[in-house]
Amino acid sequence: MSSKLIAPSVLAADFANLQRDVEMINNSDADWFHIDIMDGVFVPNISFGMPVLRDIAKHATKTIDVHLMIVDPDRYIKTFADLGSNILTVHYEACTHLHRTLQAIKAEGMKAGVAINPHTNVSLLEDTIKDIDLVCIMSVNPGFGGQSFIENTYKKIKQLKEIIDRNSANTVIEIDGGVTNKNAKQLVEAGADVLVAGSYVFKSEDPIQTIAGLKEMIS
Ligand SMILES: O=C(CO)[C@@H](O)[C@H](O)COP(=O)(O)O
Ligand SMILES: [Co+2]
Repeated sequence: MSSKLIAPSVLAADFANLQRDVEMINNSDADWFHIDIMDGVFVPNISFGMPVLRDIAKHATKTIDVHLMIVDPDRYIKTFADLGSNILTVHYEACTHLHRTLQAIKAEGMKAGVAINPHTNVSLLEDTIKDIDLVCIMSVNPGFGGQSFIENTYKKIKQLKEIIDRNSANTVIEIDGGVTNKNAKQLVEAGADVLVAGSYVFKSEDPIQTIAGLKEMIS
């Protein structure tokens, strides 16, 4: 992927002004909407579910990148396709039959992503990498926005890049958690293609400008 992408995480939006924040992303230099779905079981937090995603999708004019932090995600693949997801990312740690899950996601017309927790070694993706459209390397422990970036992520990006190149795969590398202007450039230099940013965007004074700044930094 030549141009690098920014995906604001809607988890950090103001849910009482959700349409305003969705329109902000539509009107910004952001490339994707990143949507965090948490079930309170796979991660110790519950975010939001189908009705909220349905309403976001009604207004969003950009790619919808759904990050499922739920157990047994196979149960909801069709539902998320019907709700308007373009990319559906499941957690490696939540899938017993990852290969089957990836095929099921693609059969519903979506791109298939796999997220890995900070403790999960990227080498575990070697045998499925050609079937994976996107790997989301978690640079925080999933479950909450606003956490500090884990520095070991740079090493994981480089290792994953080697696996992708060795297998001639077309997999995109996404980094999720603690992304700011302090690490964005270095992440892209290490091999990242998509940066998810939640708090850094939404807690800033001017989110449109913050997104533009991030985008410029990585172009
Ligand atoms: O999936 C997650 C957290 O589990 C992320 O997408 C966060 O929502 C990113 O938020 P910040 O770390 O950028 O605040
Ligand atoms: Co996420």
